[in-house]
Amino acid sequence: MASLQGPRAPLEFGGPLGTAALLLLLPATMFHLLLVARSGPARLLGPPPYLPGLEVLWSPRALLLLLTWLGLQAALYLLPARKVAEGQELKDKSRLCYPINGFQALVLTALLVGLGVSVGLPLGALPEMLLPLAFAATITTFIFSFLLYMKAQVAPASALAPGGNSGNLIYDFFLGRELNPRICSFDFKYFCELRPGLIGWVFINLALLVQEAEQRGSPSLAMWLVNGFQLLYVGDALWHEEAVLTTMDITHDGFGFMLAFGDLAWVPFTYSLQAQFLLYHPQPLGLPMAAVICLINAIGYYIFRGANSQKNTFRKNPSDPSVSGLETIPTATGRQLLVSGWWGMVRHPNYLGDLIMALAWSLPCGVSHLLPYFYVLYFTALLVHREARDERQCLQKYGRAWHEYCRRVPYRILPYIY
Ligand SMILES: NC(=O)C1=CN([C@@H]2O[C@H](COP(=O)(O)OP(=O)(O)OC[C@H]3O[C@@H](n4cnc5c(N)ncnc54)[C@H](OP(=O)(O)O)[C@@H]3O)[C@@H](O)[C@H]2O)C=CC1
Ligand SMILES: CC(C)=CCC[C@@H](C)[C@H]1CC=C2C3=C(CC[C@@]21C)[C@@]1(C)CC[C@H](O)C(C)(C)[C@@H]1CC3
Repeated sequence: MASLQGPRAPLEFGGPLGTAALLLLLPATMFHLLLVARSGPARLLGPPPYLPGLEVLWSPRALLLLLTWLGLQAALYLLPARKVAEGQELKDKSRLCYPINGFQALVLTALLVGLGVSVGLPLGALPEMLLPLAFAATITTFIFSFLLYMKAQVAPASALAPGGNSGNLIYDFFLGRELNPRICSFDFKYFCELRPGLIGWVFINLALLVQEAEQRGSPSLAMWLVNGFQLLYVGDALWHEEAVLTTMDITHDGFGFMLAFGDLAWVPFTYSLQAQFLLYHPQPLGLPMAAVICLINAIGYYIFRGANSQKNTFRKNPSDPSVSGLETIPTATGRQLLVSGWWGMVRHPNYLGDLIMALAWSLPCGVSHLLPYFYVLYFTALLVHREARDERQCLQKYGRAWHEYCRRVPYRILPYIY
């Protein structure tokens, strides 16, 4: 099939071969982590304790639970929103509208789960269902991505993403062809990015905490910290939901297997790894160490939120008093680049804050195992790669002004180091 994207569009993620490998590697890694977390030695780099058969992985009950969860989140998405936000301008100069009711969905889900628990819903039984749930989520995302691929076949050219339309089936299936696949006003990518997986992650964490309390009388301090930090992260993402509309996932990437699997399977089942590890490998944690870890998380959050809010405010209204005094570089597009404040420190201060928080989420698990540090290692690789992708896109967008920005702010993520 002929290439549908420009002849100069570079292939990402190692092209068709790399994406074919990732199609297998990502689910395999997720199952490896789920199996190893509950095994005695919990060795990240060792073989899994056993290879589960279909009788362990397949459960109609798990599939039903997953579909109920997706249905519930979709229903909450469709409820009246406190605000409807406009997305970035599209190729055809139009803008899409998005409901801002993610935080409301989190609160309503908490109320519904609370109600369920009060009438006997066994939340503590969820950890035992993680393997079949992850399997159901994997199958669902393969089918979903296939449907998204088929839907793109009939989408107009203006609706296609800049990448993901190479003409190679595997590559395009992985990256995603359509930028904003929708049925009526229901936006699949926006819905998946922030709702079922992210909210599912905090409820899996909560179920692990409840199960720990059932097994040992009360949740450990380490489990409280991991739950608290990650709830703050998810609550923050939903509170600042509108900011996701300017991320590269929404503005640049198509919606295919990478994001569908990432949002619906990878996030809930691997981002809850620290809580999974703690349930099966309790770790002692004293108050002074807990206080140090809280401080690290607070510093990370301060940088992450400060940097993200500064850029979002500046992009929305450059004359807002909180950003109007900052130094900027003009670009040929009419947009400006911040060159002081957080964005004058490194070119991705928000990644730095996110990475510091990632470390704080793993530290409550002690230093006896590498496994709970998987998130820090994976996230560093993801952000370094993401930074390089963003850098390429910014160079294309801003040309000489971007070179000037790089000259004035030479470090990417970590001052004086990288
Ligand atoms: N937990 C997780 O798994 C993940 C979390 N994240 C987090 O998501 C958040 C969003 O990340 P991401 O979408 O990658 O990227 P950013 O929010 O960093 O956005 C990058 C864009 O910001 C704009 N920009 C860059 N430099 C400047 C500047 N100096 N002044 C003004 N605008 C600038 C450019 O777009 P433009 O000029 O067009 O506005 C650029 O394309 C981050 O906090 C990241 O840590 C990301 C991935 C995974
Ligand atoms: C390995 C793999 C399957 C890759 C897919 C990557 C996705 C898991 C991530 C890509 C960008 C993401 C973002 C968030 C979660 C992870 C994914 C989907 C995010 C929603 C987390 C919360 C943050 O506050 C955020 C809203 C800024 C963030 C946006 C990007």
